Amino acid sequence: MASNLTLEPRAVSAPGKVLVAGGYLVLDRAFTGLVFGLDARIHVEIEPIRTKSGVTLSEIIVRSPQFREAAWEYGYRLTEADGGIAVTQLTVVSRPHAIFLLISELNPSFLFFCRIPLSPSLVEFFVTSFLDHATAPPKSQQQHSHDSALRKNPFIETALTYALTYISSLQPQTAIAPSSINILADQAYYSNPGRPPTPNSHFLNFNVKLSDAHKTGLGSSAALVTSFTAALLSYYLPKDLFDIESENGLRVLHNLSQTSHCAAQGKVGSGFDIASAVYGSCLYRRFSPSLLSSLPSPSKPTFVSKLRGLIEGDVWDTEIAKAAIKMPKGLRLVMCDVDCGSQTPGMVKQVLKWREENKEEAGELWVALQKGNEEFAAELTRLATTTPEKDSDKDKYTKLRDIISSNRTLIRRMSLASRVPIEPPPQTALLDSCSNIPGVIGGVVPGAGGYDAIVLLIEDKEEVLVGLKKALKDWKVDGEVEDGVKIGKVGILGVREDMVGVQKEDPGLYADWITT
Ligand SMILES: Nc1ncnc2c1ncn2[C@@H]1O[C@H](COP(=O)(O)OP(=O)(O)O)[C@@H](O)[C@H]1O
Ligand SMILES: C[C@@](O)(CCOP(=O)(O)OP(=O)(O)O)CC(=O)O
Repeated sequence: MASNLTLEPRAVSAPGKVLVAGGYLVLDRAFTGLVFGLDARIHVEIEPIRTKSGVTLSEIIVRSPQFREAAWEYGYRLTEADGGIAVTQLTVVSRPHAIFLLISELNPSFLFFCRIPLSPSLVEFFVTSFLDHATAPPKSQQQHSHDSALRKNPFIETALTYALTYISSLQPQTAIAPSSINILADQAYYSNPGRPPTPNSHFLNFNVKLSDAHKTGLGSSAALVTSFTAALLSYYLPKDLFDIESENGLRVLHNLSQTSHCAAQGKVGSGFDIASAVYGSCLYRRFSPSLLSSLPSPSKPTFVSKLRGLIEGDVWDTEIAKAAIKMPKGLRLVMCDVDCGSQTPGMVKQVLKWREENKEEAGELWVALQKGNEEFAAELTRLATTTPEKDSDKDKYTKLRDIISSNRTLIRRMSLASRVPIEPPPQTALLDSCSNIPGVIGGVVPGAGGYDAIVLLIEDKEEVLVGLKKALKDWKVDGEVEDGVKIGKVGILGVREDMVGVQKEDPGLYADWITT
């Protein structure tokens, strides 16, 4: 079998997201969501594996060097019956364990030799116990699940399985060479304080485990799955089979990333986050969830042909309108992170249940909100594409303010009727107060809403940002208790909208972070 020995390092980045309009509605194909990509990106660099000994296994090593203990090693092999590439996590601790696990995966009789009866759960149990024993913390700290014992990263493992399967289906005669992958995320994805390892480093060392990182909700897993998948495809495939700068390349990347992201999440969301990671800011209509229902699991017979058909065929019915969304010159988005004591789980489930049980009321509300969201997108586009009348003393943003305000009224109706804190009273107070600051056009609770974030549309002027920071500095730090949730500090994230989706990067950018 040939091997692709002359592989060159590659790097790709993809943006985070904010769903400014269409939360809940976008779950239904009859409606759309207005999503802005952000200038906070997740970068993935891939290169041939560097070994001291020159001996390489069929191994892919993934590292997230900004975090502690964030390295995952995977073995891979071709399965039978059109099942694609199976990926197995090899190690969390050290090479002897990796080799143990690799041998047991490739040759199960090794475990028999160890006099352990073979069943998948026993193999799993044995490996977990083995690793637990080797890394055992004091008994008092042992409350981790199986996942944390193996330190699994389902998004990486799943994206790797789907991408390698797709790659090997395009190049069945070429063995997949081992590689080393590094992930680097922009600061705004996490609110943990970080330090640059060198004065000029763009990325920060957060010095915590990934599981202890405080996410700011910008869609890290979608940006990661997209840039990770794109990096693998660009690295292993020649340009005539995958070109990230072509329309078809983006379509394949979008469909593959949506599929593996849904599999890793274990649910089918609307996928607006993957769409914006690939295409950047857009008006998004989701794919039919039924598309994914006939896909077998990885390694199962016909997985490869069904995956290829799904990714490349014309069944995928997502609609992405990039031209329908623009940010007028002179305006920008600001994201605020709200520190809060708790989050209400199951908001989506509860809203959809209410919609199902109250078809008439919900139907009217959904239609009204869709209309409001379309007006919002149209007004942004109008402002972005028409020259304002000269000497007009009329506030050119009056219409935008009114649209945002009436859309918020509808969101509050949804919130009250479904009894889900989409725009709960503390967020109403915060949004109202911010909207009165000079230069602030208005704001909403992004995505599913809740207590933890707001997004504001403001005039892109330094003095507006200064006024906003001043007002937020003392925002009810002592908090108001609502539904058992205590609102704490409100911080401004260092991000703004960006129209650009996934893009190639220079692999040399990450030299400081790459270890052998
Ligand atoms: N920098 C990173 N390196 C490796 N994995 C990451 C990184 N950032 C996020 N992830 C993966 O994404 C998961 C977070 O995804 P999720 O809970 O869906 O949050 P989000 O809303 O940010 O997408 C993490 O548990 C981890 O598996
Ligand atoms: C309710 C939704 O329509 C929007 C949720 O948007 P968020 O931005 O709140 O999502 P997370 O990144 O998963 O926290 C669900 C969906 O579209 O999948």
